[in-house]
Amino acid sequence: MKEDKDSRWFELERVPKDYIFSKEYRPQNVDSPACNSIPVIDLAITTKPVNIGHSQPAVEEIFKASQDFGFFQVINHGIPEKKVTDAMDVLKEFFDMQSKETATGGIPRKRGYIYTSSTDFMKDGVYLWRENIKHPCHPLEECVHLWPDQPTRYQEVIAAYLVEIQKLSSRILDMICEGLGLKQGYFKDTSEVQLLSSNFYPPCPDPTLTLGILPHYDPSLITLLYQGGSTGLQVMKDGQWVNVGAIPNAFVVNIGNQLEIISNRKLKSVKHRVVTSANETRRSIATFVNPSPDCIIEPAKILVNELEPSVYTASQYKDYVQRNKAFGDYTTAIQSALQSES
Ligand SMILES: O=C(O)CCC(=O)C(=O)O
Ligand SMILES: [Fe+2]
Repeated sequence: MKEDKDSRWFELERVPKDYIFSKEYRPQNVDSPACNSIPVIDLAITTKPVNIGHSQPAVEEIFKASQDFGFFQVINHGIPEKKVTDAMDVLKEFFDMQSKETATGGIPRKRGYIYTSSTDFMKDGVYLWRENIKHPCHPLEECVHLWPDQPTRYQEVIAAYLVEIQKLSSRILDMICEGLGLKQGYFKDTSEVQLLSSNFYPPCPDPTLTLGILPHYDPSLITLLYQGGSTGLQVMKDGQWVNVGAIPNAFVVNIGNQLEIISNRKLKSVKHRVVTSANETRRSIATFVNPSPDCIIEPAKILVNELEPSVYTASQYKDYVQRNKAFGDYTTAIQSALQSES
């Protein structure tokens, strides 16, 4: 272990025992190759005209990927690379500025964000190998000034990134809508609120002992994730953990629990986790596209019939989040931050 008192929590030669998971949680296949079958969908082709009555090929690809995997990646998505690299840079600066002393463990009253260091997360007494920042993003103009003001470009750069994410998520949701046979705009109310969650996973001396994020399902409608060409994200497929490929400038999209409910389980919300790496730093920006807290989530009427009865009961989104402790120990803090912004 380094003696330097300024060194950060992860600058260690060995994994401290507080970060070592029991055998049942430890990842088995951290070095296995990426799974080539997680679909990569080219959104550029959707600009070509298609015959009336025929879906764009991407609509069918997205629908099938959402049924089979609950996960896919999109390329040629139209988001300018500079907006994304600026966001990644500003978040890198933000995490570089944090130190042990600034770990908060809660949302301070006057701040519209929550920063958590590795020791703020615990599962059965074990810490995760990551730092995280979360904040509400809706309505953008009302919450932007509550985000970190250091680095000074943070608010401007992240707001510009989120404007692009909102456009991309509505485009993808329009395609999912068409795939499900729902009327256009069906997801307008259920996709109103965005929650940004950015992660920093430093290199770990022994990735076979630790986890970046525990296996979980997203409580969102959909999630758009930028992973900056790094590895570490794993998805459960047919009982096995498979690695999501690192494709520079792609976005990973996954179906969240709310879309699984609305689609009456035609589309799947799939379990995923993040493993650590011995030499690579992973940084990611997840944007959860969520219903507003009062929105009622239930299977779409036209997807329910005698042969396919409703598999879920209706529930307000805020009740769902509380009941399922959707953000773990921070559920209440995040709920109240989202409530006060909406
Ligand atoms: O960092 C990642 O890639 C995973 C993030 C994630 O799964 C989440 O925030 O829900
Ligand atoms: Fe997730």
